Amino acid sequence: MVQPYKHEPFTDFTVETNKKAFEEGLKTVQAYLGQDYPLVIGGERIMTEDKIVSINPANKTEVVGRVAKANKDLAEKAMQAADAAFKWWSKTKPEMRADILFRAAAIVRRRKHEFSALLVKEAGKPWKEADADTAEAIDFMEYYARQMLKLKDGIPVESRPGETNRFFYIPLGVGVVISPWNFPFAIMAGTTVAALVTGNTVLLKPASATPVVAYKFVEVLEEAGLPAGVLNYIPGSGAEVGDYLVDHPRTRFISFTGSRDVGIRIYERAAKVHPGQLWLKRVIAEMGGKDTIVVDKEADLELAAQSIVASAFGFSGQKCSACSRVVALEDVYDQVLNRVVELTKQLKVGNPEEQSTFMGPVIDQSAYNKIMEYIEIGKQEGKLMTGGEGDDSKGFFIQPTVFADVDPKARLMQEEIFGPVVAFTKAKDFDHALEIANNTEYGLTGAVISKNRFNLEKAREEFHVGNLYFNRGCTGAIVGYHPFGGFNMSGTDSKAGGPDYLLLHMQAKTVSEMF
Ligand SMILES: NC(=O)c1ccc[n+]([C@@H]2O[C@H](COP(=O)([O-])OP(=O)(O)OC[C@H]3O[C@@H](n4cnc5c(N)ncnc54)[C@H](O)[C@@H]3O)[C@@H](O)[C@H]2O)c1
Ligand SMILES: N[C@@H](CCC=O)C(=O)O
Repeated sequence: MVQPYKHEPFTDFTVETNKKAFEEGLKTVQAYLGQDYPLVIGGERIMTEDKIVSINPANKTEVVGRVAKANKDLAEKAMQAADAAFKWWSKTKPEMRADILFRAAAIVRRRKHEFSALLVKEAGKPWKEADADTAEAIDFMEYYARQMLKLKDGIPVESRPGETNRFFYIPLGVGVVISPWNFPFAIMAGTTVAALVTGNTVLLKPASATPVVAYKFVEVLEEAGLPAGVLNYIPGSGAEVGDYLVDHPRTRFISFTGSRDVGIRIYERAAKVHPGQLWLKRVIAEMGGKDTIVVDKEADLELAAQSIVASAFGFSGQKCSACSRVVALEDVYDQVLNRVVELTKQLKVGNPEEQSTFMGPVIDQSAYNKIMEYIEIGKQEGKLMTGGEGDDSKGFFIQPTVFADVDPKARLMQEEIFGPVVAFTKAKDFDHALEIANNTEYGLTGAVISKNRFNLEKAREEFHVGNLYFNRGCTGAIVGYHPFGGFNMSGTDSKAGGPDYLLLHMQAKTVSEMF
């Protein structure tokens, strides 16, 4: 009997043994930095001349790993392997597939701090953020395995006398999983195992900034018993390998997490039917956000300020859920703003390998340049209250930055920056605050800090986001507790870590028999 699902607890680093264990994890990872990693196609390890070089964003000279790079020919080889494997993998018992996920979760749990330490090195995550990423990866495996056990026999439907009707789910086919660098373990693993446990085979194209953690996860799944060909690891250029596989007539579905622009491109391309294609491709797209915290006039203002700072600057604001806009009622605006500035000035920015660091670097030079450009725009559009400075001499460090008095229609208030920048605007009343909160093209997360029950209920109805939080920040959804995904240009309205997520990877079949 499987134990009921519970989310993986976060590590308490004030406990000395936990701190030591994490430091050991960092040593383990340090010892394997700079290695070469192959593609994995049909179980075969393939090394290519051309490599993706994964570097530590906190220390540009440190190479985390050199990873083989797939091209169109290798993507085709991987497609053929996945297509062949689908014929028998799709017929395997759901219980067996679930057991592989349970086993993989146990392996990762045993190597938890090593995986988190790898996230520190490869993504620049501070300890706490890395620990949460690894915990979420474990959660996805534990949760989706259980969900599959619930769905494996389908759902009862009515039958009439002399007739038996059955309704059950079958897999789709070959899925292309395209993952982002910002949750390089959790989202990469979650989207991969959701596709696998439902009986599909997978071509995994991880983000080019974080391919090593994905390779390590492929090894875990192999150790857990996943047979060759079921999961194929093919890092490569989004434009080359991504487009080729999105267009491929044997691709049955695409599970994409990333930016709005790439998501739209994939959605459009996937809609075109190519010669030999037997189906309309399904696209699961989790895209960007421009997320708002609304502060009511009747509110715990200290809670508001703490929630804003944690949601805006956790992992340097590089979360689709990050708070990048604050809409405060004019009665409390100055008080909240001043407290946020005060708290922001206390944050420690620096090397994420040090436990005391709150905020590490941003992911790479192009992210650094883009965020610094937005900071310049912010200086035109609002009043710089704190931060605004960057230093890319050793790694890609940007100070947490707060702008005040920004117009709700300004670029800073409308465009996803994906960095440690938050902008404040003033609302005259709660209705006005909700109107501003809803005025972007996204609809991912949002939060309301209020003690007014009527206003909370109004927000429940009218604040149009996929994940709405009351009296807390707008980041940190937990698998199985806060199913995650947004509306409008934030994606295809799917909910990762939710009870209906696996259904997106299957098709329902009805069989009716007369006696
Ligand atoms: N909604 C969510 O759940 C969620 C979660 C995490 C990140 N995100 C979003 O992801 C973005 C940050 O991640 P990113 O910078 O890795 O995004 P990105 O769109 O640049 O890249 C995501 C993935 O798409 C690949 N890709 C690029 N071009 C492609 C193409 N033409 N065809 C196929 N694949 C292609 C990339 O190589 C990468 O693996 C932000 O916008 C963030 O909001 C959303
Ligand atoms: N699920 C994460 C965000 C994922 C996107 O970056 C959160 O809830 O903060």
